[in-house]
Amino acid sequence: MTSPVFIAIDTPDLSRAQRLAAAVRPHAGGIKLGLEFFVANGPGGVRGLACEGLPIFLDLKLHDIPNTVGKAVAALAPLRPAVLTVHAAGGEAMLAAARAAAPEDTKVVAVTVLTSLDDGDLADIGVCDAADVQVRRLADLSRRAGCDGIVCSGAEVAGARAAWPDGYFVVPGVRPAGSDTGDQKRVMTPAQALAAGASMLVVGRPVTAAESPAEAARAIAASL
Ligand SMILES: O=C(O)c1cc(=O)[nH]c(=O)n1[C@@H]1O[C@H](COP(=O)(O)O)[C@@H](O)[C@H]1O
Repeated sequence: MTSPVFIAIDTPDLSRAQRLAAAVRPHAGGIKLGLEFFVANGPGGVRGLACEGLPIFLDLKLHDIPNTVGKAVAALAPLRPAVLTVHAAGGEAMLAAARAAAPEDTKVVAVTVLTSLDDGDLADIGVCDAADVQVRRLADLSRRAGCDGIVCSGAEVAGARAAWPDGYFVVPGVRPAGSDTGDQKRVMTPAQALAAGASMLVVGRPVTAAESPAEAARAIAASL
């Protein structure tokens, strides 16, 4: 079975990214490249990692007016990422524009409530519902817009999947028991998140900051 674990290769350094990808390759289903990597290395950097042979999740969390997001997705299409992120808060028309511009075999998934936010942080930005209610609201919106799935924490995935059984659920904020949570506030262990219904687990620092990233990735795969 293909591993559901994607390793977030969050570094601006292309050589380090290539070394990390090669180290985790036997134990991962794919790699995730996000803003830190993309701002430093651009599409050429993504192509440089594609040669590792792992599926690529391009996590750029696009969030702008529909025309701009649609054109940005069209510009990214030649990279043919397996998965691409947009922000659900951009609204239904923006989400639909992203889906329409993406290659058919690229999953477009919408970030609902960042795993670094708790209910107090949501209140600060004017969202007075709890995270699970907001995730459900944005999951419904993303589904209506034609997205393939959402990004949410492990705490919301069971509820979201119950309402969207064939959705694709990406779960970051994943921490092996006892590891440092850092800036993540809604966390679960890999096994818990998978049991709750995640399609993909995203793990970054617990692997990339480990003394042996290969061993850390192997241990996570073995825990599932
Ligand atoms: O879209 C994401 O991947 C994402 C959404 C979210 O709500 N929370 C979140 O942490 N992420 C990403 O998942 C990765 C988590 O990294 P670690 O906290 O180091 O495991 C980072 O690359 C984040 O950008």
